[in-house]
Amino acid sequence: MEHIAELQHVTKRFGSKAAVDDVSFTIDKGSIVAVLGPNGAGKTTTISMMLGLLEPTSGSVRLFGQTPKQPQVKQRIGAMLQDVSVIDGLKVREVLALIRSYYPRPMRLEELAALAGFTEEDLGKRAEKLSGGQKRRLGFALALAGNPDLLFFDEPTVGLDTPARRSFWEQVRALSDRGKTILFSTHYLQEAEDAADRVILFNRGKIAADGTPQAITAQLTSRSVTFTTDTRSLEGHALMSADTEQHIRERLLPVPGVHDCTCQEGRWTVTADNTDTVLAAIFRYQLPVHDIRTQQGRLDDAFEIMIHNDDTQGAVS
Ligand SMILES: Nc1ncnc2c1ncn2[C@@H]1O[C@H](COP(=O)(O)OP(=O)(O)OP(=O)(O)O)[C@@H](O)[C@H]1O
Repeated sequence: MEHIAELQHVTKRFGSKAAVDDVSFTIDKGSIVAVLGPNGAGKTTTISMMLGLLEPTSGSVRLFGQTPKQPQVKQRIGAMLQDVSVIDGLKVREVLALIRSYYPRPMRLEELAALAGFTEEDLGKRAEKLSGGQKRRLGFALALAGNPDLLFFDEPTVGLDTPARRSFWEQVRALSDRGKTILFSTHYLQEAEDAADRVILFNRGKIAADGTPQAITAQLTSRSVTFTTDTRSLEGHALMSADTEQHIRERLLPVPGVHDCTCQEGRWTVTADNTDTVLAAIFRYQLPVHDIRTQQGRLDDAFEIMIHNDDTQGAVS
């Protein structure tokens, strides 16, 4: 697999503070990578070093095997950063034509317009008159203007409504299918889970987790088994006696890997490392349960757990 980007032991200090602290990773061609992490985790600093806007204090950043500052590298990169600034007085078509003219092999104007969802009418509008959402689409088109191989999107869907967001991710997926590599930062964890092949979680300048959204979730969260219990007998008597509750707890809590066993509004939740062992125990002891479901934690939960663990360990060390 071809490596589009390679960071080796990259550290960036501002004064005595390491904003990025000995970070190494590679990015494969055609992948969609989400960079996640709380405020101040080091995401923007890392992306800025990859874009050649900041120099690492130590370590090396290579894009397409070269330093990001090389003109041949810059021509192969497109970026959509937070604020899309437009040149006052120019029409959308003119802004696109201008930026295309900087590149040796730009994307065709019609293709750009289609990818950004601009109609003929939109192309004739003055760029500063566009709505916030349209400006972001212009930013998207500008990032693509040079027909880049590697794209950076910094929180790309902030301020977009749900249909615009969905269509943005469809375009990103189509770009990845064409072999383009995409790196984006987001605070929407659900979005990373839905859109990315890989998630790199930053915390305190370090990579706290790296893998598919599913792998990270599985690695960091417990799974759970939930079920209800008979509350009425055939004659209509209340069945869910304190004895039954105690019986369930006594049977399930000692099962290896079980963390917790709680009941809320008639539904029990048993959290455990492995849901199969819980199911086996339910059947082995023939517990009087119904409507059994297994659930796995979401990336949001994994993220919270990771940050919490890291901070706790940081406080101890
Ligand atoms: N130019 C700078 N001078 C001094 N400190 C900086 C500078 N840029 C970033 N920092 C510090 O480096 C750390 C990492 O910041 P960075 O912007 O990379 O975080 P981030 O993960 O992008 O956060 P956010 O989600 O808020 O954008 C923070 O503590 C920040 O205050």
